Amino acid sequence: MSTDTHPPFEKKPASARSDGELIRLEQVTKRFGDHTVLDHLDFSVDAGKHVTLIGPSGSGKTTILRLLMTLLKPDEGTITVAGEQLFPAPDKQVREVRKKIGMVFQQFNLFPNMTVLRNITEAPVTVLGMSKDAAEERARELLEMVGLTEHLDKHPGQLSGGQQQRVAIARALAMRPQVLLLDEVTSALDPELVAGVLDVLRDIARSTDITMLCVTHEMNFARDISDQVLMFDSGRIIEAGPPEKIFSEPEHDRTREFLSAVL
Ligand SMILES: Nc1ncnc2c1ncn2[C@@H]1O[C@H](COP(=O)(O)OP(=O)(O)OP(=O)(O)O)[C@@H](O)[C@H]1O
Repeated sequence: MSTDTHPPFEKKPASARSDGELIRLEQVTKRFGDHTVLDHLDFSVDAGKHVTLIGPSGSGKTTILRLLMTLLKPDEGTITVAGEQLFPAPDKQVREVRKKIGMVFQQFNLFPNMTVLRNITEAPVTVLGMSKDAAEERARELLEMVGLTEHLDKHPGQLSGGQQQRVAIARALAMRPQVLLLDEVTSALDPELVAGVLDVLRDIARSTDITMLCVTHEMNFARDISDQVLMFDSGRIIEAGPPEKIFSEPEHDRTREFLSAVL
């Protein structure tokens, strides 16, 4: 699972990982009917940083990832990625900005009729116009990174859930996104398969310069990879800080209650 032999990303020393703001949400509000799920939310993420969203079920964490993925539109506010507006913006601009963002979902959503290799090469070839050879070379590097080189000719149904999720991670990275969104990526896995997926993500967090925005209930993982933890409650960030602060000395009663229930 090491990236030492064929690094698919340019590695940077940790001290050089941040070079300015990559994501900005300003006054973002999202409603479903008369339920306000996000309420005039502001936050930003610097390039190369790993930010984890924690908080009770229904507090709006997944909605933020879905807004960034353009699967949903805000009712109010602006979203900017790498200096370009994602919302509001003309469709052509949305398509371009959207290419900077990759997402891994709770359900792996692989194409069942395609091999593992083709699952990873399909979008780079059809969306980015990459040559088949270049896409396959990169897919092989990524499969090595996620520890699945020997499975490239299999179909998803022949793999365990953990292996399928590692293919989904490789597939997201194949598009060379600047931002990787991770939405409870181990929640659908059998407990014995969780560690393998989290190890791959720890490796990616440690060895690449990709920006990560992560919704997880795995608090040890959050503690390990995060530069910053955002605690959500009812569509607002009620507390934010480095993991050692949030997990060891939370200031807010709701954060303390939440952590005592999940830790
Ligand atoms: N498409 C939708 N239509 C209506 N309500 C929705 C929709 N998507 C989300 N919601 C509601 O929005 C609220 C926030 O959902 P969201 O999935 O963002 O929460 P979450 O913090 O990620 O929770 P969890 O940890 O359970 O995934 C919930 O009350 C949810 O029921």
